[in-house]
Amino acid sequence: TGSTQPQRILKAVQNNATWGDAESVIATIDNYCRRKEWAMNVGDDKGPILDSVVSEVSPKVALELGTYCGYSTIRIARLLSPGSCLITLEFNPDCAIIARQIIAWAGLQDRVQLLEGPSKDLIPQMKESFRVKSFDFVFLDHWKEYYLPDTKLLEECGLLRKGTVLLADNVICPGTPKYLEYVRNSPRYESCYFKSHLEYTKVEDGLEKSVFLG
Ligand SMILES: CCCNc1ncnc2c1ncn2[C@@H]1O[C@H](/C=C/CNC(=O)c2cc(-c3ccc(F)cc3)cc(O)c2O)[C@H](C)[C@H]1O
Ligand SMILES: [Mg+2]
Repeated sequence: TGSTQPQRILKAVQNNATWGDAESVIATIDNYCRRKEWAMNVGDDKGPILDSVVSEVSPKVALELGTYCGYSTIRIARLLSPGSCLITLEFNPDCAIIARQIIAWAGLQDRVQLLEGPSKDLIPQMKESFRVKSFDFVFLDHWKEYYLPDTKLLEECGLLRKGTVLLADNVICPGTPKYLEYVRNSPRYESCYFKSHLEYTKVEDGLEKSVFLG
């Protein structure tokens, strides 16, 4: 039986990136996915936009929905100040096991808590089990039809505060029309679109930044 894409990405990292060097892990994954096989990482075109929003927010407590191989997990975690943490949710155990190793290779395991399970089960546990008061930043990059229900769940669980920044990947391609309609028309959000390209391609895609107004 052959290998999986996450396994091949991990191997590329182990063969080419420097242990403990997050930048080299990011560069290795981008080179591999641009030259060898496309993968659904936020990538090196949208990545700098993610970086700039994270740096601007400098979150103490951040959430990522959909870890996959941990590429965006590393992009976010490498920018966090000591004492801050990123909680990332992944329900596929095969992805989780690979992502943990890639996050460790980047030397960022101390700032990242990868929780295995579906967002709809884990989000309601955030306050009691994971002692989260509210999130300063949320990166949405999981199955696209779950962006809206999970955003509403975060609201209902009181996990968003005045000023919480939501950043959503793929709002054009594959597209998240219901989520976009909600954050762009709801009086509780101030939204703006950052035009870019689908990772490793010339196809249009972009990130939607939405500030929760409380
Ligand atoms: C209970 C479910 C919800 N709760 C969940 N709770 C926890 N973890 C969850 C949940 N839902 C999903 N996950 C995990 O997140 C990951 C899934 C990520 C999904 N990402 C895409 O589908 C995409 C597609 C394209 C694309 C563009 C153009 C193309 F032609 C092809 C593909 C580009 C992109 O940048 C993309 O991010 C991971 C595989 C999956 O196990
Ligand atoms: Mg994506």
